[in-house]
Amino acid sequence: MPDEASAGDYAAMIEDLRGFLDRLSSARPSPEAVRCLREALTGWSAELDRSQVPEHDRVFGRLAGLPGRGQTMSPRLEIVETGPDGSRGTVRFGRYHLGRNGAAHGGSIPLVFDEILGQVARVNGRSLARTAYLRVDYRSITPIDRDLEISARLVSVTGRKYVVAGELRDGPVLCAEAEALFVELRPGRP
Ligand SMILES: CCCCCCCC/C=C\CCCCCCCC(=O)SCCNC(=O)CCNC(=O)[C@H](O)C(C)(C)COP(=O)(O)OP(=O)(O)OC[C@H]1O[C@@H](n2cnc3c(N)ncnc32)[C@H](O)[C@@H]1OP(=O)(O)O
Repeated sequence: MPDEASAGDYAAMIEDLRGFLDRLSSARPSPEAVRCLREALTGWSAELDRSQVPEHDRVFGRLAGLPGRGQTMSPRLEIVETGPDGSRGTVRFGRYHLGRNGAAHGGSIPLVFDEILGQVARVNGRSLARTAYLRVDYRSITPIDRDLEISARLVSVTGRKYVVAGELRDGPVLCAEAEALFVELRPGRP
């Protein structure tokens, strides 16, 4: 893990990256801008090739406590309250997550549910649990570019099985709800 100071820089860089992806996805850059961007990306890929590490040493997605735990794969999730019975927070789908006609892409919604429901299983579990199933019901379109409320609650624990349910709301509007089963890994299982 990086030290505190560089973790702050890393977190800010991840926020910049989110902003960049939002701008990129809603831009029509000029051919010249595309060429320049490509050149910059190629340069940075070569630089990053020099600091590749094994999974265990990665920073991306491992900064617990940061919004989205320092990754850009799923929409930005900020947990406000967490406990053994559940958790709640806010999530913001950016322009990068646009599906069509102002609605978030249907695949980006399970990503964020897996995150928040998985954290509830993790808080309750004795060891790592994996998602066995994740069911999402889309009740209403999920708007991008504003903070939405998201919550998760522990439904049941049966042996190694944790059932967790969740809701995504835009004020009074229920956008989507989910149910997932997380199964604690047997000892020695990767
Ligand atoms: C240093 C790090 C710091 C990090 C800091 C950051 C903080 C991080 C915090 C938070 C992270 C966010 C959280 C994210 C979470 C994401 C998690 C994922 O997305 S995991 C990837 C996707 N999932 C897979 O790849 C699983 C693939 N499947 C499997 O591996 C197995 O199938 C597994 C483990 C799910 C079950 O396998 P078995 O062999 O252990 O168990 P069996 O015997 O098959 O099942 C156990 C029971 O579960 C039921 N079961 C299993 N699968 C089921 C299903 N699909 N539907 C219904 N029941 C099922 C079975 O019927 C059985 O039930 P009966 O005990 O008989 O009552």
